[in-house]
Amino acid sequence: MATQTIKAKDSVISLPEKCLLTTRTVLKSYMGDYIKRWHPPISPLLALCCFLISERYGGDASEWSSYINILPKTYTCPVYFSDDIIDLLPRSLQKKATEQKEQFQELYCSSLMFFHSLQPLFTQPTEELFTQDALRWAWCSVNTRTVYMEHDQSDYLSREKDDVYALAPYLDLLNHCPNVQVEAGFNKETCCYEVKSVQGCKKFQQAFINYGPHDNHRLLLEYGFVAPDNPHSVVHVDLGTLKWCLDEQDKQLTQKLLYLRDNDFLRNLTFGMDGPSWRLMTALRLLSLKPEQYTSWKSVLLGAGVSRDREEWCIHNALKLCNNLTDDNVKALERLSQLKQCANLSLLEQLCVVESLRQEEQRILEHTRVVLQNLWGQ
Ligand SMILES: C[S@@+](CC[C@H](N)C(=O)[O-])C[C@H]1O[C@@H](n2cnc3c(N)ncnc32)[C@H](O)[C@@H]1O
Repeated sequence: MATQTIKAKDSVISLPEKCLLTTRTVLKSYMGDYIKRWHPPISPLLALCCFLISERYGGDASEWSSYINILPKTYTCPVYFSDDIIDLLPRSLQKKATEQKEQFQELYCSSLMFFHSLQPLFTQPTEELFTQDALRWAWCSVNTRTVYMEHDQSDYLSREKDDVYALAPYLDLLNHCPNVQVEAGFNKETCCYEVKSVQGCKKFQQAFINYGPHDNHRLLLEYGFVAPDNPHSVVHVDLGTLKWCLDEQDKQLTQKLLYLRDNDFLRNLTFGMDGPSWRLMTALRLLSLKPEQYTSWKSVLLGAGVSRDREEWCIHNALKLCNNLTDDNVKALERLSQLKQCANLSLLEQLCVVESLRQEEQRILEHTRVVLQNLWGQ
């Protein structure tokens, strides 16, 4: 909460470099030599995770205890979801959520030997400390809370991914609002990580920052929440969904799908608040073409119009897709409401996040349907 009015362009927070927890902090710590000795080098992400797990184990003796103590004990990112909950996500998100779980699993399995190498630092066996649960917690702490900060890349850490993470206590208490604009980054002159508000913030209002122009799928995947009225949000139509409206009798169907795929038109097909995206309508236009219109395939993908009856076919099928997605949402929302009745607190939190996502998608689909019905009436 802003305890005083923050004017436009004013600073929201300025955090001195020594408060930032980066891989430099880890490499300078008691864990540094173990990381430096390990081959192949571990990733910057894993270095931060191991440090967090170790510092949490250190309890009040840890220099970072006041920070660790206020970190959430659990998260609502899909890596925490059971398969039953993943099934309740929109189809296009299920794949990414499963990938996230697999990626995490891979990291855990491939890190076991390194965890073991840290044994001299602890009295308790490392298997009891660096558990899958502990790594999941640390992984989500880093993923949901780090700010982007470029710094020198260490030779002791792998370079598969850039080392751009910084855990920023205090600063990481600020929530995201898609409509807020901020200027954020490390200021080399003041040696502080600074966030400046573009629009300002009134006294006693919650001071938000902006994590980036993310849609709700990305917010759920990376941060475990959904922003209501998110202007970046859309409803995705994946290939499985698109197939609901395809004409199996169309002898050119396989060829059309291949053509769409080769031209990168089977990805990023969406419905938004203002109706179907141009990409979705273009894909539908191609799918609508009759056998004798073979010569128009290229021009349709470049934006050429189709005959009135083909355009009507497209609008009709876009409506069909919209209705099918709506039915899918209704079913998922019913199931979520049943599950919520007998859920414990942590499951309830997960169910509520999925429910918010489904409700947001429902809102988008309702707008899309009105747009499509108006087009149909023209
Ligand atoms: C950098 S932390 C922000 C501080 C966090 N709210 C806390 O109290 O620790 C990021 C996390 O905050 C939550 N969060 C941020 N913005 C949110 C929002 N607009 N609505 C709901 N949760 C939000 C999400 O759980 C996200 O993973």
